[in-house]
Amino acid sequence: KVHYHKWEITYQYKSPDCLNKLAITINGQTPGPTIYASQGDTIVVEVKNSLLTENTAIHWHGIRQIGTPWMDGTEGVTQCPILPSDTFIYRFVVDRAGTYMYHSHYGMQRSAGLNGMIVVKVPEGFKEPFSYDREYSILLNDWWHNSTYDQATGLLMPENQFKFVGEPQSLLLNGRGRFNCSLAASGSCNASHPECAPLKLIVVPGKTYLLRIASVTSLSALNFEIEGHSLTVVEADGHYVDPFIVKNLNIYSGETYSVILRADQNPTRNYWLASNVVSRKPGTPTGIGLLNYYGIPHGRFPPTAPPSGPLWNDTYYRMKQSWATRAHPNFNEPPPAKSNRVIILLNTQNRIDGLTRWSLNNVSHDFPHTPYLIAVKNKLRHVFEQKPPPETYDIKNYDINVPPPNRNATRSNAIYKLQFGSVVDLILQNANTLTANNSETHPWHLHGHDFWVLGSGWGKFNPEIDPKNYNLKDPIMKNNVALQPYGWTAIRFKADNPGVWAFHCHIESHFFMGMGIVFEEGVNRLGKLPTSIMGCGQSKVGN
Ligand SMILES: O=C1O[C@H]([C@@H](O)CO)C(O)=C1O
Repeated sequence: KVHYHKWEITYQYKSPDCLNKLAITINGQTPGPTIYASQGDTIVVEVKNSLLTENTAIHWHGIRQIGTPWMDGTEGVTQCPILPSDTFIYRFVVDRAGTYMYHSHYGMQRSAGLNGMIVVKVPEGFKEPFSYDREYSILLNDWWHNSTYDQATGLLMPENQFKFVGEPQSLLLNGRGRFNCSLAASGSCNASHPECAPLKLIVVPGKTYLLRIASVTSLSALNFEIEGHSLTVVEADGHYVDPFIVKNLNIYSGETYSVILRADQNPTRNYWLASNVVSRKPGTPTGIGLLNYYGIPHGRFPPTAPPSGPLWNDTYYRMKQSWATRAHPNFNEPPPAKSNRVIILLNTQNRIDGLTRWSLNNVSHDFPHTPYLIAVKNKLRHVFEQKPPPETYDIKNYDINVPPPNRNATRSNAIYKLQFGSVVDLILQNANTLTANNSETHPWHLHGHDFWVLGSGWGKFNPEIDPKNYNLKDPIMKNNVALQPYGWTAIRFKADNPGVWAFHCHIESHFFMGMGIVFEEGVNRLGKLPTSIMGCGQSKVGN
């Protein structure tokens, strides 16, 4: 089955948290429309860029694009940007049931509102390993009142004027938040604007619900809780989980989970849905919504205060959830026992020519003006640096617990060439930022593949000892995984999807500041590239 969508991207005045500001919308909406399909279906999205003065590109996050790497929507990697007034047609197959998302992959546009969800149902006749009466989707986000131009400019200021995006003003549930209007300039905020009426999930006592939850945040790691109700985790990033029960769910930017909710509490009142910041010192009020028991007026707020979530800096609490997330026994596809290559990536914050940047093994990533896929396939490799980036860092001598002794890094647009079909381990090693006694959480997202999460731990990864404790039995497969402060995370994947693929921190500002790398694999196996992805840099006709 083919699902056709016609989208027009425009700026509109919106009030997602009651404060009126410009947002990037799809057909006038932010978040954009949810894409529904069944496994094996084809999605066609005709995207018309009506932004007037801004390019765009849309990434289908979690869809592996097997055989269609040019449809991944990653500007600078898989396509040229879609110019204002131009139309680009995305066409791809959703080959695995699950919960996914889409968002802009151009500049910092994701933060401006260009995002939404993708729900892929199991094919006819197939039964999921859990049951429910109906389902709801919940897209979690964070939201700022200044513009992404303002944010990007601040990030590009030299050292003493550097301005970080800072903590968001609001947390949104399905695009709905609640800023305290008494803090806003008069006339700009309307507490009873219909766009900021809290999300309400109506439940019937005794019934069971599947909640598909995705986080498209630009900065925040979140904790999602439904007051008084436990949640059973059953899916993560499109893979079935050996079910486990949580009081609340930690979810990092770029992750999706499905949980089972039973409407089994006192049905004579409503309950809070709560989204709280974790892993950074919160400066944002709890994002709220309502679990509305059928028959209770949906405007009736609970008599209690919304849950405030776990302690923001309780890293162990969050690690325990990661360790509990394992493949469902009936859907377990264990990884190859050995890998062909191990790439260790030290995550540091650095300075380059006075600018604040993030680096992997002391290299901060830049993108060439000609997308890599076109450069590699069409013999234009000269547009990027050919000396490969480093495979590791000085494990023996580098102290991850203090700011980088040599804070200067280099910039490069070099990429890693992977042997087609090989098995690759990536070890993410966290470290102290430029600020003493500070290390941050980074959610890492791989395009074009799912990876096995082999393990994670505290302190410095030891290549002799830690691999002995990898979970090779039932690791979950994901496309997004958290690297905790001062910790390490090990993942394994098969380089079996011809194309060029980004692997990056899913924090919008960190990616903007160079926190990513790029892989090429099997590009010679691809047929002719579609000309629709071309038209910039060296890929212009006539070049
Ligand atoms: O990239 C970042 O910069 C700031 C801080 O490290 C420097 O101001 C911060 O919290 C980030 O995540």
